[in-house]
Amino acid sequence: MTIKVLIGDSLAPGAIDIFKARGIEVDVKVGLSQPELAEIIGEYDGLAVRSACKPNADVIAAATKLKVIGRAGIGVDNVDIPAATKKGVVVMNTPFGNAVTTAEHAIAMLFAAARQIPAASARTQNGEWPKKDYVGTELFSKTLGLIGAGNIGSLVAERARGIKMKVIAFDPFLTEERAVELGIEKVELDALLARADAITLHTPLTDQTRNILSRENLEKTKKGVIIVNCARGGLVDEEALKDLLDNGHVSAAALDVFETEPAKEHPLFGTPGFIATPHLGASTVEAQDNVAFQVAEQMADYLLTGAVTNALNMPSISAEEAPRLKPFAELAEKLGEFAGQVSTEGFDAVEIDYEGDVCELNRKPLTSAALAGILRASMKDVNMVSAPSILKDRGIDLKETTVEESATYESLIRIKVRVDGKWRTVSGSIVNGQARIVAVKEMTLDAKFRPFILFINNTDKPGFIGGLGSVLGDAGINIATFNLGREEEGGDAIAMIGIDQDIPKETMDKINALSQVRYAKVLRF
Ligand SMILES: NC(=O)c1ccc[n+]([C@@H]2O[C@H](COP(=O)([O-])OP(=O)(O)OC[C@H]3O[C@@H](n4cnc5c(N)ncnc54)[C@H](O)[C@@H]3O)[C@@H](O)[C@H]2O)c1
Ligand SMILES: O=C(O)CC[C@@H](O)C(=O)O
Repeated sequence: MTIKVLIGDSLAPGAIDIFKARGIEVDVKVGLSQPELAEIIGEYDGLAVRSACKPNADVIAAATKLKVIGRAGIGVDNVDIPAATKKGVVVMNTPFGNAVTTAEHAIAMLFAAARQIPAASARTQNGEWPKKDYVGTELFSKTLGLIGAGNIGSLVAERARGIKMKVIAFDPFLTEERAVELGIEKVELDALLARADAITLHTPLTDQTRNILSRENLEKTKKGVIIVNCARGGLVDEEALKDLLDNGHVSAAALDVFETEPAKEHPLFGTPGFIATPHLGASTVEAQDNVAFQVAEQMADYLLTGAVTNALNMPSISAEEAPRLKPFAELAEKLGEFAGQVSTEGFDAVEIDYEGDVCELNRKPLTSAALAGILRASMKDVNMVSAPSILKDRGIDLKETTVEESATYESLIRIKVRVDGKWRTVSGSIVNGQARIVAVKEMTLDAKFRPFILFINNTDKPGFIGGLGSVLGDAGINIATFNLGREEEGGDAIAMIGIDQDIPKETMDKINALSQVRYAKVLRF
């Protein structure tokens, strides 16, 4: 049977050779609109993209044969992953192939901004020789503030230290040990805003990072600050940036990414001190070769052998291990997502306990799945392959234990995450073929995973269920499942309420105001 792949963006040509060498037919169609893509996607088993081709829910719904979408790059904002997951389509990325190139672009933008190279070049070539207009800023001994010190942020830190800048970083998931290893100082966001002479951004776009450089935060920066964003549009308030460039508070800004792309017109264009590139962060020959070759190999492996590498929506499991491992990998990942969502302040240690029959299985993919789940709350694009090395790079301790017998369940997985010296613990099992949460802290219960779970830690006092029911009822939120656990009468207690929709902020405020509630959060699975 013929296997066919569509390359929907400009990928390095070597990718075509890799597919063909492995007996896979390839079509290249760049620049298709979503309806055009939806019309032809039914012919293909695989779709390779960069960032311009956007397989949305309509495209994926029309993709009757599609088994894999491969992203030659890091960010997968252009792919509707929930729709792909629902349809059983694996989404893969190449987490490291363009990191060096993007870090180099950020450094280039920093120099370009500090010395206004693009404007000086344009005017010089215009015959003006405007020597007096371009007195720049030396970067030597200045303070660079990184927002996000993961893969690319760390590479920028190394390079900035090479030019003798002092580097400080705000990243809730950066450990002190990793900061020492990188020779940088971990700080809170307000301290970074107050101290940095230049700020570069290196986070994904998530609910926590959207508008992280808001007007209010930009106004807290040092006068004369330089802002560089080569990560994602939406991290910086572009209108506020324009105002602060106009009034001279921000001396220069360089954006590679924009809230709306392609950005063909923009209020910032033409503003003195402003530099723009058209999402060029990953655009070098080396990076494009790396990501194109890697994505082609990964997609071909999956289509021909079923091996899964760098998947964002599926555990990496070999074809032979799949049937037994898969339900436990899914359980571990979901428990990790639970633990990650209740630990978004940052953590410095993870412990995973395996009890019972699960001990006999290959636990590596299970641990990787759990770590991907834990990290996903703060790193949208983490997957089973990158999660363990990310954890290691950050110096977060990982411990696994096994106990051959489980007291109550055939198999049990317990995940513990240490936040500020205290452990947050969740345990799960497979009951009647289904992943279940069976304990939180030491309190037992039996709750299914659902797309939305309202998780509450409360004191076991009368009136809680009535009060909560009224708040949810008044807000028209339907309760699908209700599970309770407690330490002892009148003591620490938990409630897991499966709900049919997300809860708006005003309703969450009312829930948090109930006298018995200590902590309440909607968890998404
Ligand atoms: N311009 C380009 O062409 C280009 C190329 C490659 C990557 N990127 C983008 O660069 C970004 C960084 O990529 P990466 O590979 O370094 O990702 P990464 O996942 O390795 O690092 C992201 C870092 O952000 C941190 N973070 C998460 N939430 C945070 C928060 N609220 N505040 C501060 N830090 C937070 C994480 O802990 C992590 O350390 C991504 O958005 C990626 O899509 C852009
Ligand atoms: O493909 C590109 O050019 C951009 C890639 C970049 O945004 C990424 O997230 O990897």
